[in-house]
Amino acid sequence: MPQLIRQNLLLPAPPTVTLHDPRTHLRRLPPAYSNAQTPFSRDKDFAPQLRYQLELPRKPKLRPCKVIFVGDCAVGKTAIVNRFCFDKFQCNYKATIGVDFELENFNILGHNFSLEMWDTAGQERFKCIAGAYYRNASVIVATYDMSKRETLDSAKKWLSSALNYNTAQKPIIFLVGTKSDLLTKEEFMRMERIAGVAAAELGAEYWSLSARSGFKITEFFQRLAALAFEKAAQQQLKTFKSTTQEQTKQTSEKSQRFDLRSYFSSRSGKQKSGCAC
Ligand SMILES: Nc1nc2c(ncn2[C@@H]2O[C@H](COP(=O)(O)OP(=O)(O)OP(=O)(O)O)[C@@H](O)[C@H]2O)c(=O)[nH]1
Repeated sequence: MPQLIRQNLLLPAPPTVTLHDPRTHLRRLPPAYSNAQTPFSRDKDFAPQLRYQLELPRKPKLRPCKVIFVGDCAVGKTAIVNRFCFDKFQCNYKATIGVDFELENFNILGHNFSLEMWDTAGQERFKCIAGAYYRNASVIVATYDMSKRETLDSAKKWLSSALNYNTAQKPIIFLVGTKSDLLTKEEFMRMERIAGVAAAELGAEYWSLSARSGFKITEFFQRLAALAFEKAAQQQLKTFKSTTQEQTKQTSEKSQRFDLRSYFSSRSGKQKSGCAC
């Protein structure tokens, strides 16, 4: 009996199983809402070259990516962020004061990547405060309410104002229609057509969502995170490449300088030895 127990103790420990959250663990590039309504990648996956470079030992360390949500008041900006981050939906409207902030961590192709989500207030009186949070945005989500046509025109204005604070780098732009659950099928299709044209003019990728029903919420945030990750990783790898090229250039210059010095010193040595003769 004691031997049996000892034998049992010698059994190897069962393998530990780590459960990944499928919402935030991405191994492939998620598709666009519609291939006809995106200026970004229509591929079914990340570029093979990017995948290969991300496997190399020198891993890029990616900074959190800033995402800003802009649009009229009560269009549903807070609702889409809350649906994704906490899987909750509130029917009663509570206006955002200034700006709200959420951090969501992803793991994409085995790399940790965070989205800083800045949910700005749509009320006019907070516009001056929210503007201060627009700077250095990598992604801008211009939001409109699909049941209120006029909010689409406002979304274009909000986007243009946000872009004025981000002239140095070109952010990834999304045009997002919310509250799709409030429309009939015909209204929904009509609104999508109108908004699709607007998105093409703005250079934005288009999405229709519903925070109430959860329609396309996860797919949208996964696509957003993946495109932001792809852009950030490509930029980092480009910086690596130019740093490596610069280092190689410096090393070869140094070795050239060294060669010249050794050449002259060997010559002067010869001369000296010549004098001695
Ligand atoms: N039916 C429906 N109602 C929604 C949806 N999303 C948001 N709402 C409602 O719309 C109202 C406004 O939503 P918010 O998310 O607070 O709007 P917001 O754009 O953040 O508003 P501000 O903070 O003022 O900028 C709330 O009463 C929500 O319950 C949706 O998908 N469907």
